[in-house]
Amino acid sequence: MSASFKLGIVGGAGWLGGAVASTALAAGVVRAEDLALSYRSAKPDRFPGALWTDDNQALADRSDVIMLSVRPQDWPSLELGAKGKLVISVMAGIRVAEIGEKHGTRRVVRTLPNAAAEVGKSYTPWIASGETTEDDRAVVRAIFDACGLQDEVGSERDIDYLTGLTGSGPAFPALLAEAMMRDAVAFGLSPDVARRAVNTVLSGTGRLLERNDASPADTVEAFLGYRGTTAAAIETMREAGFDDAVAKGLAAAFLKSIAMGKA
Ligand SMILES: NC(=O)C1=CN([C@@H]2O[C@H](COP(=O)(O)OP(=O)(O)OC[C@H]3O[C@@H](n4cnc5c(N)ncnc54)[C@H](O)[C@@H]3O)[C@@H](O)[C@H]2O)C=CC1
Ligand SMILES: O=C(O)[C@@H]1CCC=N1
Repeated sequence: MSASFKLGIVGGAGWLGGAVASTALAAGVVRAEDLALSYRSAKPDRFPGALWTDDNQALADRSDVIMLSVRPQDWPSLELGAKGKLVISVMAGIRVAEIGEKHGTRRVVRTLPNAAAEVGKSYTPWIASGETTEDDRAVVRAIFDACGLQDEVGSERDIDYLTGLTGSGPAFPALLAEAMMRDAVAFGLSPDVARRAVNTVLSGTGRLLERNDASPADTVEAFLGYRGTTAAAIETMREAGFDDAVAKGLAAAFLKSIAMGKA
């Protein structure tokens, strides 16, 4: 990878673009003076030293690497020529070939980070077009290693699947936490105590899994082995269709990612 490159983030005022910018700056992957971000309406007051612009073509012209971080439905109306440049998309659904064709480049990388990029804990699968160079791949690895873990995967079908599994992933433990919290409040706990309790369970579990690199099945099995409260809860949740609900949800996300690419 070249020691420094100029990065332009289209939609940098948004959630994911801002998270990637913040993490890449903190890790020293990009310098503030080499970073440009675009916004659509109000100019954000973030990232001192970086350039904010509402002119996407000006952003592209000054950048070596252009990251597309607008919502998929806003992408068709995005006018931006990136002839011969590296374009990195974080958009759900949109295919490598379509991105290259629209922006006039054959160096395209389709990535799918998640919201935990904000705290350097994203999982980011990615796939590159045929004319993407080794230097380009090094840029992608540097940005998304700073954001967490990254893997180059074998097909866009894998990206479509992972869009649900890991791109949407942080929403699923949050969904579980919301259901747990609702139950706790219905039981009579104060919302403050319930929130602290449930959030601590989630962050503690994440730390444990990370430290032990544990297989989730082993963890569940270890709890089941007590034949106590956890087994009573898990077996009841499973009888109520827990595993089936998860599988159906992931299938819906996979189909939605494919459909978004065809829209
Ligand atoms: N938020 C998440 O957890 C994840 C999001 N993604 C993808 O990241 C992309 C961005 O998502 P978010 O950051 O969550 O959405 P967001 O709505 O927070 O950010 C998008 C930003 O793009 C701006 N924008 C739209 N059109 C523009 C234009 N022509 N020029 C300049 N700015 C423009 C919007 O004003 C907004 O600030 C989406 O394509 C989404 O599929 C992928 C994985 C996870
Ligand atoms: O829900 C979405 O469409 C985006 C992509 C993955 C996470 N958020």
